[in-house]
Amino acid sequence: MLRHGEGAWNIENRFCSWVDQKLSEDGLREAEMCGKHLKFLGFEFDLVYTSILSRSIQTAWLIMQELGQEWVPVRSSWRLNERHYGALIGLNRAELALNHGEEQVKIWRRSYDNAPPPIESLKQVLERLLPYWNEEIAPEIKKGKRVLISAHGNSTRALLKHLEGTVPFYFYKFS
Ligand SMILES: O=C(O)[C@@H](COP(=O)(O)O)OP(=O)(O)O
Repeated sequence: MLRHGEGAWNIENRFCSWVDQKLSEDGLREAEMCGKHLKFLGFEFDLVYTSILSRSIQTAWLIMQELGQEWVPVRSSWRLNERHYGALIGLNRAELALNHGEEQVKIWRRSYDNAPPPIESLKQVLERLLPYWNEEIAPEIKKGKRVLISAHGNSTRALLKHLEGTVPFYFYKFS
């Protein structure tokens, strides 16, 4: 499971969320480097899952190209999309912190079930992601399929919370 490479709005420190941004030059390189690294480690996949956002799909393609496994089926679902940041989409995080304080912005970005309406909380991300995990991805893993999930900071964070069974201590601390 991985997060996509850097997108254009990541460089500008703006909330990207469901806006379809392509990978930046650095993002393309990051995805290629990730593919090279996985190849070096001997990874092989049977199935690839992505969100329906370009940055996650492009990342998966570049990785599979580096691995020389372009034939592997890619399945895309909106349920793996980034958290919907609602009214915050497009805003600059540093400017938001000047108006609302660093701590408040951090709480909005990293708490599990706390988000100003109408923004999706991490808990809600997990609720809309879980049906896809339970009905589509987990059964394939149980059948022995080797699965790559190329998604987003918060959709992978939500899934990690589900797999760990609790909100890990590093959730709030790290980006
Ligand atoms: O929507 C975005 O800008 C970031 C997450 O934002 P933060 O929760 O890190 O503020 O998503 P990603 O770049 O992983 O797709």
